[in-house]
Amino acid sequence: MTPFPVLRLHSVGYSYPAAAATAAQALVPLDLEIHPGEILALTGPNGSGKSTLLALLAGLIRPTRGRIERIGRPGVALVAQSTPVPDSLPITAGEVAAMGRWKHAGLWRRLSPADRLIVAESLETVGLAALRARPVQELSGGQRQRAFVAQGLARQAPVLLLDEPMTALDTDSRAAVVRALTGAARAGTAVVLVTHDPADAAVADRIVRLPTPDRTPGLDAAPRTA
Ligand SMILES: Nc1ncnc2c1ncn2[C@@H]1O[C@H](COP(=O)(O)OP(=O)(O)OP(=O)(O)O)[C@@H](O)[C@H]1O
Repeated sequence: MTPFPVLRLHSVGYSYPAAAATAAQALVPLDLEIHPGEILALTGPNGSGKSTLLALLAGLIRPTRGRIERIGRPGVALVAQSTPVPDSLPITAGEVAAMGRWKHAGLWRRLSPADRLIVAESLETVGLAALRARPVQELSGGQRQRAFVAQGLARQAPVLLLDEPMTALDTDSRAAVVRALTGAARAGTAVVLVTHDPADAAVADRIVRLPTPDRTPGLDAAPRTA
């Protein structure tokens, strides 16, 4: 773990607008540093704010309390818990993974040979190379999940966030994803994964457990340091 974090959270808390009237906190203020090359597991009971924290780290929502310091303005890839794909969208596993390179591919999203290689490697890493031409609608839940992990890997972002990436995976698929995450961390990526499974958390270098937020109206908890 390098001494220099890529993300630093200063008393970051969040309340959803819908909960503003009750002052319920989705995420109790948290101090946290996230370092390149580490795998950090976020655990905690249902409703403790794990997905909310990932959304904050991804920049999808802004803290309602505290601030997130983005050292070097790192790119962030988010693999959500379940990514809906409309049945009307005829998209293959390979195309799902290729979306991870769109940012690099210009207006017409034409991938360079180097981008295509990265996509192929990402699919290979999660054990989906043989299914790359299969429509997503024809994939099992676990195969679909791995296609989105491949997309996240293909982004090659300095920060990779994953919401329960191993849930519903069989032993071999889980091992493939663990290898992929370990490899990404070894290459210097800061990997943050949400999990309920102690076995999945055990692959992490560090575990941060979020407590159930105190939902007492008006209560403003003191920051915790993780
Ligand atoms: N869009 C939303 N609007 C209002 N409240 C929300 C919204 N999304 C989540 N919450 C609330 O915020 C709190 C934290 O939710 P979050 O999904 O981050 O928890 P979690 O730890 O990821 O839960 P789980 O383990 O069940 O996936 C919960 O009390 C939830 O009800």
